[in-house]
Amino acid sequence: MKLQLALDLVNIPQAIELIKEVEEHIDIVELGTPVINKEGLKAVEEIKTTFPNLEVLADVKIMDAAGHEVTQASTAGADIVTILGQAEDASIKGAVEAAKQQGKQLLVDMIAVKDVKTRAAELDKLGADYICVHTGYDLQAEGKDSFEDLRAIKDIVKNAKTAIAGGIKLETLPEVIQAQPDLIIVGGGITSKDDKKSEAAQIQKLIKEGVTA
Ligand SMILES: O=C(CO)[C@H](O)[C@H](O)COP(=O)(O)O
Repeated sequence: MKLQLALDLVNIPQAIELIKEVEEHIDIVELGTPVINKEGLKAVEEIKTTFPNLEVLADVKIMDAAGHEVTQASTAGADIVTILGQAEDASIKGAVEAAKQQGKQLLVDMIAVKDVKTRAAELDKLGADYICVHTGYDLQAEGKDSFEDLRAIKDIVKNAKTAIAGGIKLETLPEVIQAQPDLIIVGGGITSKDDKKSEAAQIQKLIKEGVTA
């Protein structure tokens, strides 16, 4: 089970400072959609150059021109690239093929997918590397989470790894660990804390020890 730090509300120098603080406690660093929208793929390039030993995920949330977009993000240094589960199957296929050609991985984000079970089964067959249930900020504000969706896709997905994102924090981590995703994505649960290093260390410890609810 890996830990991914999501960075959404920072610029490149702030991202570098933040990663330095928590580097030893995370496996993957995500350049979030707001960062890439603001800074472009040079954010991915600079972070990969500065932290060559960390896996870097570019949260580009692709919807179309998927092969091209995956290639662009991969060329910038991304190890994992995201596409939306709502994209056309043709786009998913194009993204899977491009990721394979580049030797990179594709994470499919299930944000806003209504029938999570059916789509997860399809995406699994289409060759996604990760299928990620995700409650975005706008639904987090309504008190929603993706814990039920994670349990649902765990029964269905046979080939892909499973991931979960959206409002996860130290207090809710045991329930997440209990469902055994391959990847846990935490943004604000670390970045909003005064002592980010200590929070990341505690989260990493619970994951390593497999502490469940
Ligand atoms: O992709 C995202 C928003 O669309 C975030 O990166 C993801 O939700 C993780 O951040 P947080 O833990 O703060 O919710």
